[in-house]
Amino acid sequence: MTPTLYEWAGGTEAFRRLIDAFYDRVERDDLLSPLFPGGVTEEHRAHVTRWWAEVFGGPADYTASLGGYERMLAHHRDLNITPDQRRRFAETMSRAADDAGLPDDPEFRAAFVGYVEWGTRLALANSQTGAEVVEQAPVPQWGWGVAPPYQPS
Ligand code: HEM
Repeated sequence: MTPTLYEWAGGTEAFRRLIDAFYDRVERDDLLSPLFPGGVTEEHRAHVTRWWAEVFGGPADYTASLGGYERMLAHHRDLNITPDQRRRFAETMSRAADDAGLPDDPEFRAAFVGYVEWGTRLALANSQTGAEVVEQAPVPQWGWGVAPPYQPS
């Protein structure tokens, strides 16, 4: 059976390393730090870790205990994210994956940046004041897409 991206990455601990590495960079970043005045809290890091773990096939904790898609959406509304901030966010995620020692095989990283590209573009659109948004939806489930790990039959 093909493992989930969550299992391949190394489970919740690996996602926590990723999110810590990401927000450590965000706190030093000229374009992104203004979105988190006073720094990125432990609570925010813990919540976002649970979001990512769920999306990549881990426990559905963000849905079960944190308010699911609707809560995530509410946090992005009216942030008015700019295209430069979105691009920096996406680049910073890739760097954080290296910092955190996530698997760097082509299959995993293709799926990873696919989600980052998709999610950041949605976040930018949903963050614009007056945007028409999808109000309710499940937390997305991301998979390997067209390039799962090769398993000779
Ligand atoms: C793959 C893309 C993204 C994902 C998965 C994501 C995930 C999340 C989640 C789950 C939360 C809520 C945390 C909680 O429950 O407490 C959140 C909040 C937030 N996100 Fe994102 N986000 C993405 C893209 C972005 C982008 C592109 C930006 C800005 C450049 C951004 C800025 C923020 C900010 C500032 C908050 C906190 C807002 C507040 O405290 O009210 N996010 N994000």
